[in-house]
Amino acid sequence: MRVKICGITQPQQSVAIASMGATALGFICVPTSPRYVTTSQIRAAVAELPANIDTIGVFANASIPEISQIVLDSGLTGVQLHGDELPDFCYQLRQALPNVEILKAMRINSLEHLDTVVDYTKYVDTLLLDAYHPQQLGGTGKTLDWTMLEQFNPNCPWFLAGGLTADNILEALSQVNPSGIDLSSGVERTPGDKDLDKVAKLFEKLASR
Ligand SMILES: O=C(O)c1ccccc1N[C@@H]1O[C@H](COP(=O)(O)O)[C@@H](O)[C@H]1O
Repeated sequence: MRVKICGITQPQQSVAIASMGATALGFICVPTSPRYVTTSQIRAAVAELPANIDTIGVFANASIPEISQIVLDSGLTGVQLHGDELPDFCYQLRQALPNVEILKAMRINSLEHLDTVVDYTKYVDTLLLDAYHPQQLGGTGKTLDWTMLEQFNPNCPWFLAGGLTADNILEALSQVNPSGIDLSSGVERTPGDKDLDKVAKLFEKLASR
């Protein structure tokens, strides 16, 4: 299973978290986020990581030229769209960045909303399901109603996100069957400062399954 730790701001933490077993690291490219990092910060972190670690930039309602420039300048391997991007935007981004993984994050608040994810599966590599929050785009620590996802089986890989921690991950995975998991605020001390003890506890829990 893929394990993505998101909201990395410190290069030395990215190396440590990769060595603990993360398969992907996320860098927030949303300027209003307390976890925002610049292109040069991302490039410095990416340069220190082994080539097998996926490096994902998180964007919200950015333009295709903005996203493309940051990807090319930083060496990111993937783009996570965490705003209100429509399927056609994902299609256009795929044309601009054919060799980059495209993840579409959906902030789910109802079963009806969950049904709309099928509109994206043709245009993206991977879906990511996060909890809906009325004021914040992400990194909220809010969990999804996992019972809604018990039968969820889209025809592309998907990450479970939203409020996951070392303490609730086994309960979540007993109810749903994602291809990967994504954690941010649940493994940090303050926004952007990851707590390596919490990350280590997460991997202990995953190894105990
Ligand atoms: O983390 C942020 O600040 C952020 C800002 C804007 C869009 C997305 C953001 N984070 C993403 O939120 C989810 C879940 O986070 P959490 O585990 O509930 O704290 C995760 O995918 C982050 O990439």
